[in-house]
Amino acid sequence: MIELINITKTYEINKNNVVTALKDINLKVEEGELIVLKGASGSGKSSILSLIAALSKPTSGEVIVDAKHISKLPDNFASEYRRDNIGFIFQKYNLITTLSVKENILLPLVPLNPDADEANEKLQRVMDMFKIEHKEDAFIKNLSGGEQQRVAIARANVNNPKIIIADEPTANLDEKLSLHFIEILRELKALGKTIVVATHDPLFFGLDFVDREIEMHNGVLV
Ligand SMILES: Nc1ncnc2c1ncn2[C@@H]1O[C@H](COP(=O)(O)OP(=O)(O)OP(=O)(O)O)[C@@H](O)[C@H]1O
Repeated sequence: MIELINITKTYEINKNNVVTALKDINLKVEEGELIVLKGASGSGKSSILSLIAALSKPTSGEVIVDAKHISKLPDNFASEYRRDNIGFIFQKYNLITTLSVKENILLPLVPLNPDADEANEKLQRVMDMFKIEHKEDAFIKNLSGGEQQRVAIARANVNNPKIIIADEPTANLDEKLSLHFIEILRELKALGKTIVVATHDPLFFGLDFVDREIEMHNGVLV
């Protein structure tokens, strides 16, 4: 379902300084597969996630998702593709602390302009799934770390995306919350989501429900 073919990604800082973040990467992720991308800081993990999410384009090579050439999409189609297909989980959750739980979860739906009943149905589904409905009107700043985590995961799933992308999801979490996140990941996998996690957290290594661990080093898969 996700295919990266001969991907090279360079960042030109200036004419004399070009960073090669990814070198001739080939990677196939099947539908329903859970992949852990591991490797030191700067090895290229986030660059791969950005390409899958159509947040950036490769310098050369192809990104194909469900037979669509993502790397060739014009920007407006790229954001549509993201909205319809991708759920993001970020390391600091990126929740808006002055909004309520409900408002944060609904944010990805705003550009779709759904009718109120449809939005409410989607909201209830994920609040129930990730057990946060008892806090729907609470402000983020008044939630515990675990509750904030559940809001972030509910928000990533409100569009019912097929693909979940998580970039260092446990980087700021204590061990208890990290283990809780891993249990949620197990649930998402059981729901049939295709999941790519970039992490250097050893808690993710050797998990029975992870299909593949792929190591990156200096922009190549090793
Ligand atoms: N926008 C950018 N401009 C210039 N260089 C960049 C940019 N984004 C990434 N890089 C460089 O590309 C390389 C790969 O970075 P990337 O963020 O993909 O690595 P990473 O493995 O995700 O690192 P981390 O674990 O620290 O997030 C690094 O050398 C980084 O400095």
